[in-house]
Amino acid sequence: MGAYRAAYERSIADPTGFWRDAAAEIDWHRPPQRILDDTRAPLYRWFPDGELNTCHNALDRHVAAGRGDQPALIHDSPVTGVTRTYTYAELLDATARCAGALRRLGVGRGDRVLLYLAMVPEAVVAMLACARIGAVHSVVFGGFAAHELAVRIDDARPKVVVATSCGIEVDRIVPYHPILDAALAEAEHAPQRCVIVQRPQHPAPLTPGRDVTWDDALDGAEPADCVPVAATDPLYVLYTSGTTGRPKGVVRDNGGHAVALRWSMANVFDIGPGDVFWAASDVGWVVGHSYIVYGPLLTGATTVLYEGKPVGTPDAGAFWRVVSQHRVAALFTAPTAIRAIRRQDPDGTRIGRYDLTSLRTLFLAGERLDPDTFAWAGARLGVPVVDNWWQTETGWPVAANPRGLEPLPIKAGSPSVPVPGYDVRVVDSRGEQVPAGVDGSIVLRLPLPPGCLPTLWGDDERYVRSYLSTFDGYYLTGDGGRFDADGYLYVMGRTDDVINVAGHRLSTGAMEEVLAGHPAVAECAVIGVADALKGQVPSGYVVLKAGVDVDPEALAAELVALVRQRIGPVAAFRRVTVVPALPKTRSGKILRRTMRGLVEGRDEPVPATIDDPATLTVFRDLASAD
Ligand SMILES: CCC(=O)SCCNC(=O)CCNC(=O)[C@H](O)C(C)(C)COP(=O)(O)OP(=O)(O)OC[C@H]1O[C@@H](n2cnc3c(N)ncnc32)[C@H](O)[C@@H]1OP(=O)(O)O
Repeated sequence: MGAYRAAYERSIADPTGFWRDAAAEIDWHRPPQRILDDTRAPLYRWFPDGELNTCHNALDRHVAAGRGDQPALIHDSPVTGVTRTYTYAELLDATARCAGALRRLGVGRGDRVLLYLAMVPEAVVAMLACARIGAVHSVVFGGFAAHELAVRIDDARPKVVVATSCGIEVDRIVPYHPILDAALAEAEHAPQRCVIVQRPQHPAPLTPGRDVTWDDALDGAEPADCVPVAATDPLYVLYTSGTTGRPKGVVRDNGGHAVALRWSMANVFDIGPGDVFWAASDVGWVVGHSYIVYGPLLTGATTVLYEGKPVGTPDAGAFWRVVSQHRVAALFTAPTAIRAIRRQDPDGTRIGRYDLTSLRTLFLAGERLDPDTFAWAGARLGVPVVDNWWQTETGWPVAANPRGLEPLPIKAGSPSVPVPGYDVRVVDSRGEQVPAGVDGSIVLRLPLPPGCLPTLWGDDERYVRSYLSTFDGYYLTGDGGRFDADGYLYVMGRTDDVINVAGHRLSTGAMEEVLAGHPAVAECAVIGVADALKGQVPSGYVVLKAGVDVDPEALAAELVALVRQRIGPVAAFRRVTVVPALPKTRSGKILRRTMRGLVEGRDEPVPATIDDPATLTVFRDLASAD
């Protein structure tokens, strides 16, 4: 039996033994005696009596082991022209001072700290500082607008907010401070203080009594030591889009998270101490949490924090320049990034300009990896291209090619096999497992392995309702797909109203809420349609209220601007069409899948339950007009 098969089978047959062994890689203040608490099933908790500190495992233990002079964090920022390396000792020093500063501002164990930051070292420092004192961080992606920030502030109820004065996009500065002001004006909850990282490109005017600069907050702060916390205590809350406009606060605990990420770095990503790992994502996404910050640092590796884009900073060779300059062993990014590079450099000529001999593997995730992009990257880079599939909720790969454990044959279109710990099944609508080759819902048998969400922030009931109630004993991923005869998983996309735009998970429901709020709109639907660059883009369809006389183009422009203002540029919402009616079933359900098929040019069958087949005509016409 191969190493993968042996590990996988053990992880399913003897999960407590498997994860007890994995937990030995982590420093515990109090080693767990119990491995799994199933007394409140379906709410499970890993390592219930263990105590540890995640920041200790990410920093202090490596310094104590003699790695203090090794680079821990490389901030590479082509948008500012700055590259700076922090050793483990330097990152520890900065983090301990930040932790002391937060404590001086009144932050203690269990308090939330909301982080609204660009890709700057202070983001990593603030996350680790929260972990150090047992506070719970909640990072909000900078591409979200004030309303989305306000919703998260009201749910997380942070004691302190840490924000950068601005973000820097390719062609513009995005002032974050006014977005924070607007969010706090909208939110019901008021944090006690806001710590502002002033960037020279656009310093913010501070609000007296509320704001303090990062430098002033840290000035003279007593460095704080690590506080032991329960393994089950929350490390962070990260909001992700659901099917409604209200985001879900995914909770990550300390113990299971540290154990799972450390295991995944070695066994999935084949990364060990001293290796350079680069996840070209954003700290606002789960990839950033797991594989910019925690995974590499828990491993004693060097992580790259890149403040730039795949193209435009300055060109389509940017990724290869970073790999070459920092001797990156593994690059993790989203297929969209590779498509963007390929569009500008179809022959990959810029790849040849750099020494990429350090690069062992390209990992891709965040959206479906189309076989074309897979083939292009593999041929141009000459390294294995490893798709992996997971979610904000799981925190680490559910299906992957376990490069560290045993590299398996790679099949285009598949993220390979279930990762040890995950009992992945494909079921039909009654919850019956379907044979290989048949599509169904992808579900995970409970308990989920360590590192996955134990619940939603402050809402066990919503956690159970959203994920655990469709099929008894299983977690519903919301993705559909199938296994092949070799046990390789093929993930075909969401089965609900969540869409994936350039690797960003977005709720069509949230966009519909914005459109429906316009006085001219009677009803609306937003669907995700295929896009050659971003994978999917949202497309809105609105029906006007009776008697409303507006120019459809002017209305469309207004609605596009509204979504950008309310949700943010990340929504990439650019298309709205006024239609006479939406196709619906007789019971009033909007036929989104049929709409999507028609708009994408497929010859969709007319659903038997449709109320008025004539409503489909306009969608067929839209496809032929494209
Ligand atoms: C496996 C588990 C997971 O799925 S975790 C999620 C994994 N997903 C990812 O890591 C995301 C991957 N995608 C990306 O990194 C980006 O889309 C890449 C490929 C780099 C392209 O970036 P970009 O050219 O900015 O396009 P985009 O579609 O992301 O952006 C749309 C608009 O939003 C803006 N934006 C983006 N980031 C910010 C930010 N931090 N602050 C402010 N604005 C931001 C962009 O400028 C863009 O604006 P505009 O519409 O062009 O004016």
